[in-house]
Amino acid sequence: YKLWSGLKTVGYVPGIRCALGARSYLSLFLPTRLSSFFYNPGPDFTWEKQRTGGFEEDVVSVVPWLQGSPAVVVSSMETMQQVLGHPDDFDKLTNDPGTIIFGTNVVTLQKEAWKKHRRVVHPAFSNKLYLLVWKESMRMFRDMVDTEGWDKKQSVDIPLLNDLTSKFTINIVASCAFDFHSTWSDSIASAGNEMTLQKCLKVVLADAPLRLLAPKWAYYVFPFGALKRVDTAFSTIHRFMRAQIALRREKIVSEDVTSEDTQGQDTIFNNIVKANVDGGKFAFDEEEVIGNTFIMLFAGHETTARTLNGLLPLLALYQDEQEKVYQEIKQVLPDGRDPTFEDFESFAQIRKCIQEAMRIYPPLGDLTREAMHDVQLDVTNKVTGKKDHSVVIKKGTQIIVNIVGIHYNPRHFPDPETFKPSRWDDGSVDPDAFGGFGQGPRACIGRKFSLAEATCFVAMLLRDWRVEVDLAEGETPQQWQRRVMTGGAAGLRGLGPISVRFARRKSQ
Ligand code: HEM
Repeated sequence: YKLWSGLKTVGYVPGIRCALGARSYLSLFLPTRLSSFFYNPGPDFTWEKQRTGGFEEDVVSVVPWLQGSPAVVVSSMETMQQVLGHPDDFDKLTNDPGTIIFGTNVVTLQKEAWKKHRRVVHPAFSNKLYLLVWKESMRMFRDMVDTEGWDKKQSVDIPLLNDLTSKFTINIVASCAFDFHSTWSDSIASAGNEMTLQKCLKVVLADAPLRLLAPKWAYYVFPFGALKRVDTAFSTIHRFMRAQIALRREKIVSEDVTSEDTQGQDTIFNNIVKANVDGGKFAFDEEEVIGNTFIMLFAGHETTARTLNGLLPLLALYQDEQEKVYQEIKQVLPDGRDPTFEDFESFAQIRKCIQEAMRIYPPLGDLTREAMHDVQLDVTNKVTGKKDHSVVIKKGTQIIVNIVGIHYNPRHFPDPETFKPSRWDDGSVDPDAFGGFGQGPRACIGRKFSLAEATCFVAMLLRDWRVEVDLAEGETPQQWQRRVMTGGAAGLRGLGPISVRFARRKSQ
């Protein structure tokens, strides 16, 4: 019966019939390839599908017969635009797991509630913030080089790039968005706590499924290590956030927010807490303050870290592209000086490389929506992209916008496996096929924040160092990529683990 009603819900769109739904919580815990009958799409579903040839059509359905919800997966630019461009038809999920994990927040809310949240946080995303992001990225980069003693070395082995990038990006978002300052050696929120903030956020990401499934009492009854770890991570973050919120509230009430607090009155954090202090039409309650603080810390760092985790190995594998970036850096900084925010626009080559890395390894590989009412969805022809026919999707159906599939669709990106930054300005691609930052009214609010941070990081790094990777004996760059860059930039555990080497440039 479940299968039959699921098929009706998705308008009988052909596709995959499986035991568990594409976003079922249970699917996160069980192996994916039990058998074709018990197939479980799992958390890296869109990546796994892409690596085995992709979906047969631009629009397919995934209908479970055992547990989970039926979903429709769309994998073309045209269908992405239909879904992401029309929030009255397709909005965020009614029961979004992101709300359970983080609390009520701007990323997961629907309709008018979302508008209120966006209105509160939006004013902070200004040039003043991006200038600060640039300055802090430089400060943190220099601090990293000093603390790690790189200045005395000719080459530096980075055994786990993933840890380095996430430490960097968490420090930047904490300092620029929240005024939580730290140095490279003195990690935020470590004092008096069992885990650093970086470690807590890593656990939150890796063990999010446990948080979704385990009832609160389970944490007290079962002595499992994983449950204890999740509980410690969440309670440490909550303790940290509550303490910071109380401090900020005091400052706002006593009108003691000065421009010495980096951005002072304009930080994202100040806006969030002020919405609670001020009350009125756009007031935040306590839970909304926590939810937005938590989501901003999270959304503001892991995505940028994953962008760098995709980009640096690609530049190592494509040394000719890395050389082009180096030549641009030399041209913009002829005297070898540090880059400034005024140079940001001049780093066009770096920006193309970032965009191309995000195309190949999108940090969010799929975006989920829900049909708000019975909706007619146009089905495009996989070869021509023209409308073939329409189907009616029932209210409540999940829609998975398959960003990975769109980014590897040869109709949008010829030779999609190849890292080719020049495609972004040679007229060969439609920029609207890029979904790395989402599209439509719910597109990423932190786009320029992350681009400023990643550009500054890459300019500082490649000015002095060349990035390399170790190929196994007889291994081609493509084989290395297939061996190491597994998982999925978007999956729960991200790409890798990745190790790289930084070799000092001769002119230094
Ligand atoms: C390379 C880095 C980043 C990537 C790839 C990225 C990606 C995305 C994507 C794809 C969405 C849309 C989600 C959807 O449509 O369901 C989104 C939304 C969002 N991002 Fe980012 N993001 C990045 C950096 C940041 C940063 C640095 C911040 C904050 C400091 C941020 C905050 C947000 C917020 C608040 C939303 C929700 C916007 C809304 O619904 O109104 N992101 N991001």
